[in-house]
Formats: sequence, C-alpha cells, structure tokens
Amino acid sequence: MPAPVYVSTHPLIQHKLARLRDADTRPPEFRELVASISRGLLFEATRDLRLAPVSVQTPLTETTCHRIADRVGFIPVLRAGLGMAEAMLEALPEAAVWHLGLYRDHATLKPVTYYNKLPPKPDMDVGIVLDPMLATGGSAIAALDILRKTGTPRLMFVGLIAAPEGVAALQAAHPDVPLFLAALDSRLNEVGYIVPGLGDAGDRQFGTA
Ligand SMILES: O=P(O)(O)OC[C@H]1O[C@H](OP(=O)(O)OP(=O)(O)O)[C@H](O)[C@@H]1O
Ligand SMILES: O=c1cc[nH]c(=O)[nH]1
Ligand SMILES: [Mg+2]
Repeated sequence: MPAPVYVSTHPLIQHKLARLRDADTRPPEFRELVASISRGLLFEATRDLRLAPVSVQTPLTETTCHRIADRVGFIPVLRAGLGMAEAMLEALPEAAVWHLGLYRDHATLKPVTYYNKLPPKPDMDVGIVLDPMLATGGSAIAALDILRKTGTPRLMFVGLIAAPEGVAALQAAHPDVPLFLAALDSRLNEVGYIVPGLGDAGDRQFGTA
C-alpha cells in the first residue's frame, strides 16, 4: 500500500484555487495565493510531527507546553517551489531550506538538475519537497531521489496541483512518500501540461510568460 494522497477539500483552499487557476490573475496576486494555499497545506502535512514537552512560565504559573521535536528541511524545487518555501518558513522559521534547481526539458519532459544546495552532511528528521506542479512526476521523483541519498528518515511531497499520471509515477518510485495537494486534476495534455491546471507555475509567479 503506498502512503496516502491527501487532497484538500477545505473551502478556503477551494476559494483561493479558483483565483490561482484564473488566467487573468497577475503575478503579485498569484504569488500571494501560492503562499497562502501552501501555508494551509503545511498544517496538514505537519499534523503528526513529533513534539517534546517544554516548561513555560505564564504570567500566572508554570505549565508544560510542547515544541516541535523533529528537525524539518524544506526542499523547494526551483523556480516554482520558491514561493512555497517562503510561506512555509513563516510558519516554521526553524526549518532548514535546501534549494534544488530542476527544470523540465520542453522536448523530452525529463528533469534537468542545474543547482543543488543540499548540505554535505544533511541531518534532518523530515524532508518536505515543495513544488506547485506534479505533472509527469519526473521532477518530484528526481528531487526525492536526491533527497533519499541523504538518509533523511521521513520524506513528504507538498504540491498545489497534480495530474493522476504524476501521482501514479511518484507512488511507484517512492511508495513511502505521502502527498499533500490542493487539487488532483483530470489529466496531462499532449505537451505535458496539467489540465485544467493553471499553466506554468514558475512563469506565472515571476512574470516570465
Ligand atoms: O512533473 P513534471 O512533468 O516534472 O513537471 C513539473 C515541473 O515543471 C515545472 O517546472 P519547470 O520545468 O517549468 O521549471 P520552472 O519552475 O523554472 O518554471 C514545475 O514547477 C515542476 O518542477
Ligand atoms: O501544467 C504544468 C506542468 C508542468 N509545469 C507547470 O508549471 N505546469
Ligand atoms: Mg516553469
């Protein structure tokens, strides 16, 4: 049994997705939407992080609270994952960020690695790959292949929109990796774009279309 695929049904996320998909949404709003949907998904993805007790002195008394015990690394896939990482860091400022530059060759649809800023000796409990789009799955699989070699015990993928083809490919390659998504769309078109999708997530965030 592969790890679960969580697809949000939350009304706030549905509402924001409608604006995100709209071809008339300009980059400033698009970036804000990427950030706020990402924060929503992070709450789900981090639901079972380990906690450690911590003693806190309130104005009234001393009490036992909890802090996150797992060391978390975010792995944004450049470029489109950058906007997700910024938002995630606001929610979990102690996390590390390991940038991975991958682009999808337009002719072959295969991922090409052009940047890898993983530390020489990564020492994390949980590695969360961030990429808004899971299309053929090639880029996410390549990112997880790289991450797997670091020995990070728990790996996850957080994305905004996925195609069924990408989910199946990722589950076949990395069956232990749970997926957290805002939407699971219908299909890929003949040039590997997600339908209905939102177009090119990198171009739409950074105004390069
Ligand atoms: O599942 P796949 O078929 O591999 O496609 C998904 C990849 O395509 C997009 O990146 P793109 O190559 O457009 O790079 P960019 O983020 O720099 O625009 C997207 O952000 C993913 O990384
Ligand atoms: O639909 C798609 C597929 C790959 N990359 C994108 O940005 N969008
Ligand atoms: Mg792109």
